[in-house]
Amino acid sequence: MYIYDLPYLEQRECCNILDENNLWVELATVHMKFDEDTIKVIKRKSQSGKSPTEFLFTLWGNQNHTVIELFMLLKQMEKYNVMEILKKFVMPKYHILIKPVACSSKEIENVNSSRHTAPNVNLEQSVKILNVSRMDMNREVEISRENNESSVGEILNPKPRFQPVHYSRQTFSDISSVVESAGVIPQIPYEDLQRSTDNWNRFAILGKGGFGTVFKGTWKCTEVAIKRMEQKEDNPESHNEQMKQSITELRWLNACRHDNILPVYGYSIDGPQPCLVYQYMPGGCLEHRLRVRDIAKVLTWPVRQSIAIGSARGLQFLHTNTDKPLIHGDIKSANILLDRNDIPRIGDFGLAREGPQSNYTKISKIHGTRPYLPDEFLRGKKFSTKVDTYSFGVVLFEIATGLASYSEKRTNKFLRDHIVDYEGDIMELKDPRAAGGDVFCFRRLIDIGKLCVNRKAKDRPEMVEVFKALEKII
Ligand SMILES: Nc1ncnc2c1ncn2[C@@H]1O[C@H](COP(=O)(O)OP(=O)(O)OP(=O)(O)O)[C@@H](O)[C@H]1O
Repeated sequence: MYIYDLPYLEQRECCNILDENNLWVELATVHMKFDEDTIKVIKRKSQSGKSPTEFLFTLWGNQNHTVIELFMLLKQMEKYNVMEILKKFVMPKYHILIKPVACSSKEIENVNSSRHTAPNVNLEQSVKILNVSRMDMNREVEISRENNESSVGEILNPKPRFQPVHYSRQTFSDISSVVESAGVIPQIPYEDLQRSTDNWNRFAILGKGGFGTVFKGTWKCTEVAIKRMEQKEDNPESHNEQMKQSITELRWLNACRHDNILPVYGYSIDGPQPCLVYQYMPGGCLEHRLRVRDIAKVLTWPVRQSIAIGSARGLQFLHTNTDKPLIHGDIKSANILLDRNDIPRIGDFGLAREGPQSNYTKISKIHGTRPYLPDEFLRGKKFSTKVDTYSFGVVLFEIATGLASYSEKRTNKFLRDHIVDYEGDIMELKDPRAAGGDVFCFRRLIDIGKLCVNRKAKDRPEMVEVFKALEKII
């Protein structure tokens, strides 16, 4: 559960405690590592009577941090009363951390000594969780040829998040392929982007992905979203992969212009970090929109339907626009962005590649996001338009139910299995918060989704058929 998903009442209670005696300052500086300038801004904001902790939570939450991470930080601060409030949002195995007084040193010893045998909580585990981002939980599968089978399990395990390190200018200046791939897309001076984001101001952060941070900026009197790539660790392989994907993204975004595809405005390679500049999407990503807390912002059924149709339109365009279909390879709700009218735009083309007209092509490396990937791709490395169809089916399930594509809390952790194997009345899974629709829309989204996630690729429809079926709902 993300920080921004915390229910209002519980968040309020935590804020009240942490506001007192400025406890939030220790949390922000020592544990969340915010700098002095940020603390000053928070203090200034709170002068108008607002809770500084609430503001801190918003900032930190925007970086996709989770409740369990906060829980661990509070443990370090020994703020057990706040942990009590958050207890119901973290897995029971972590509850033991709240009771240091009742828990004797012997008990703690026992917990730690049982780490090899019991899947219970231990402090080492807890620390690891602190370093895990949502993206690592839920994305970036990379399985090498050698360890294909065993890695399928591995990819569910979170990878640590690393501190960003700056690139050297040299690394990028000699990547002529960037310029080549960009085609007519203009190169933008890094300094312009720095200015447009008020020197990469924390408050301009829109979100974080596997490869970097996305900032909101104003460039040439136009609102833009700037993805600033941050190198993970001193890891040349990850760096190369990052560059490869950026070049791929530029190449395809340059080639594909469509109402349902995210427009790219430019790129920058003359600064310490390369950047991609996109049209700003005020509606944010579909994944977040499906989980908003503010009931006024919950997507209605007609809007959900039009998002499903628009995304299918964009995807079938990619598959049919040229002789060889362009397969996106990473379709998921996080990669569908919404404009101010909630029109969906498919983004993140870093894993896109051309595929065969029919049948499949064998690839050497698997990338993508596990809950959205079919078996023939994960195990057999078979890449085809039907991989996108499968991923899109999972997105339809998310739209219909508002549930996450992957959740530890469900018996069937993957949403695909949760829906397909559901034994009760499927209507129980209808997102109860969505208004303005009838049962028919929910059922059709589920039925079409089920066709898309068929185990056998050949039994899945092409995206153009999916689009037509969705249009018929209206
Ligand atoms: N054009 C945009 N307009 C508005 N917000 C955006 C835009 N592009 C990205 N964002 C925000 O930034 C967040 C991070 O985007 P990014 O593409 O880096 O990561 P992701 O797709 O969520 O994850 P990953 O790239 O690791 O798969 C998104 O979730 C979204 O909230």
